[in-house]
Amino acid sequence: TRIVVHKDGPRGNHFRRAGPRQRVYFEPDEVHACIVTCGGLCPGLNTVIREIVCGLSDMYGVTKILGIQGGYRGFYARNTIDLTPKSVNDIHKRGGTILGSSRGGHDTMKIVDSIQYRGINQVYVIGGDGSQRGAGVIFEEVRKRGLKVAVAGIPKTIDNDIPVIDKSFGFDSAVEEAQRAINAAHVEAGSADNGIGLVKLMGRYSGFIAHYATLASRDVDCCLIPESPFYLEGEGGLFKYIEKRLKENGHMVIVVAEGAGQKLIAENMKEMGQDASGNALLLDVGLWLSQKINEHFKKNKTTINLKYIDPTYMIRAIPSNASDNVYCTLLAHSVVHGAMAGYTGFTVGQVNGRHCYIPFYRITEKQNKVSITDRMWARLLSSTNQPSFLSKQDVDDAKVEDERTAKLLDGSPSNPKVEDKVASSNSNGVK
Ligand SMILES: Nc1ncnc2c1ncn2[C@@H]1O[C@H](COP(=O)(O)OP(=O)(O)O)[C@@H](O)[C@H]1O
Ligand SMILES: O=P(O)(O)OC[C@H]1O[C@](O)(COP(=O)(O)O)[C@@H](O)[C@@H]1O
Repeated sequence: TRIVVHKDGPRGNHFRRAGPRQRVYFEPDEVHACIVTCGGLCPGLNTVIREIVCGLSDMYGVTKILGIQGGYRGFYARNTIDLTPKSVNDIHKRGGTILGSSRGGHDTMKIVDSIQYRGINQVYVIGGDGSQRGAGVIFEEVRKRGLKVAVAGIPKTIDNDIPVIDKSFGFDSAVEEAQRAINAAHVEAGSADNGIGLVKLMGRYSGFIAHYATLASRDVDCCLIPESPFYLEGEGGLFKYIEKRLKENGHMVIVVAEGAGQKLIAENMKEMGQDASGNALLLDVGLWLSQKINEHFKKNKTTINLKYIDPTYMIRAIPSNASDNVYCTLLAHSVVHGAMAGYTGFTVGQVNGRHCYIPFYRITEKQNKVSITDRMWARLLSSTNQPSFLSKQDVDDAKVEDERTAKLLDGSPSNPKVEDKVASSNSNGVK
């Protein structure tokens, strides 16, 4: 593969096989870095900002570090702030991002104009797949203009939907915080006759948070995720399963990822459109499911007590936990070492336990999804005892998709030539 591995430290850096080939070397005193956070929030953003600033400053003596406010549009529409180890000292204890974030507003020309105008020569982008695509476009424009500017990414996704890397920072914190909502749902459901606790968790296209929060909790009777279609009526459907659990246990807990059942809901309601970045706006599966379950039991003249909990933004807004703080620190130091070693056009990430530099396009060509033919999902099914809701056709389709994904991630890159072209464009100190 074209993934590259490095050892910590500027001198110890070594790259195996073909890595990002463009080199942009800097002396520490000529570095003028900037940091931007884009897309949705995620626990750990402030820790990454803090550790990039401290890494640049403490390890390399860099003094000029700017914070770009309010996401990509901040490059051309907002003022910048100076970041120093002192000013970021305590920020990892807070959720969100001290820089602010936004969706949309990626105007490549204006952004690169601003980079040029401000004399910035290292750009650190903390963001999800959309942001990494945006960073890739900035990298291309910088290259076209022959600027001596390094562009590097740190992948952020609470949904854990970025492929190639082992997991994203903030994911563990989100799963941990989700336990509080699940516990509350369990207590409420257990204290009522025919109590049903329904918890909605984040996960637009990938249900990892719901999956791992369910496995961790053991109080969940049913977990619904976008990757596994489900149905309500008839044998093997959700209603029959709820009836069975209430009969056996008197109460139950359901966890639903926000992207689950979207096709099913869309059959009943009109679609919602897109956000400023072009991401599909979702129909609220939690409210819809609550209504459907209530209607079903009313029709059957059975009294139930359904409590719906939506902790999604509360989870996303927490600071990262201890293990995510360590992970954020490693990622931040890794990206700083990469840029200071002269690399550009890459994202950092842990792959099979090793810290790697990954070309932008490698992590944006596919989304990481829960594999419903994998052992982890089987473990969940056996821990909840829920029906799989899957037909043989669904399983076959999922297997084909898994194979396609494996081939895509292990095979040759679909955009292999960008860096080869880059490698031969030596101008303005770009080697
Ligand atoms: N294909 C793209 N090209 C350039 N910029 C993009 C692209 N996709 C998204 N972006 C920009 O990246 C930023 C974050 O994207 P978004 O999808 O909202 O969040 P995330 O990075 O978390 O996936 C936005 O400012 C958006 O305009
Ligand atoms: O309401 P917002 O800010 O648009 O964010 C909602 C979305 O953000 C997420 O938390 C993460 O999405 P991104 O990776 O695109 O930032 C999704 O789970 C969720 O659907």
